[in-house]
Amino acid sequence: MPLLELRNVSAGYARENVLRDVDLVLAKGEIVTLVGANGAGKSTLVRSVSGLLHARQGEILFDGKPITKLSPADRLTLGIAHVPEGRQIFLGMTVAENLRLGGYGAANRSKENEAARLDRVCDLFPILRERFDHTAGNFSGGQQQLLAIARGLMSAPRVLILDEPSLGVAPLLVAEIFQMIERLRDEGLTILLAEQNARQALAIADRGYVVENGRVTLSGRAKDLLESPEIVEKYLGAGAGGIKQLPERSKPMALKLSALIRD
Ligand SMILES: Nc1ncnc2c1ncn2[C@@H]1O[C@H](COP(=O)(O)OP(=O)(O)OP(=O)(O)O)[C@@H](O)[C@H]1O
Repeated sequence: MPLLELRNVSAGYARENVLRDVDLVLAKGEIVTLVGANGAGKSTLVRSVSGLLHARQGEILFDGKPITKLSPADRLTLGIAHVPEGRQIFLGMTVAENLRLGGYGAANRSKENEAARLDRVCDLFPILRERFDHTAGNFSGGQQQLLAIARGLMSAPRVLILDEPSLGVAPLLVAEIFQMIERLRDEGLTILLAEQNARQALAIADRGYVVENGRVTLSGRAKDLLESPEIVEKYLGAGAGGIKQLPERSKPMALKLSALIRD
């Protein structure tokens, strides 16, 4: 049984439907990426999963149970954490305050208390420990993105939704962020990744869905999508070889995230 399933979902804003008849499955422990152009509907899709936007048609199942009508808070309590596009961290607050706010809903699922979860995310992102009491507004775009991901992890999610984590982040740090996402998956976390940077997203994903004009037009194993002539032409540009451009892992991840992430 998939951990998350969308059946024939449509959603939109005001009178207009943006997302149309979308079917999608996300199995436990995989990275599924949504690729597509600016405005294709990727954010709309992930918002309908976390409940920031309610589906107007269709059904969304989490762990086999319908969540279509649940509030975002209830979905977060079930373990669906959304790291939104643009990060949306609280710039006037400290790192510590941002992280603590991310712990909403974790008490039901995590075996760890807040202090232990804080410790764990700071092990993952050492800069957050170094700047624990600094105001988040002084961070670079990339550092803010790390904080946003860490804040998402504080809720001990079962699914982590990442919307455009590369947006506004310097290229070197983008590579690190993608490596980190891959490592989180390797530690057992299930990830739904909406990303315009199709090459890097598909390089770390297990499967992908191509979203065009609010519809899923193609889906499959990320490896196959990377080699699909249509994807190469539309999303990867010339020279689609050398797919995996991420730096090699420099060291194994010392940290076990298993306590943060419930099976
Ligand atoms: N809050 C909103 N109100 C009205 N229309 C919106 C809103 N958010 C997005 N849209 C529209 O929905 C369509 C899909 O946008 P969406 O943000 O889902 O695309 P996307 O694939 O995530 O692209 P991007 O990477 O630019 O965010 C676009 O036409 C956009 O203008």
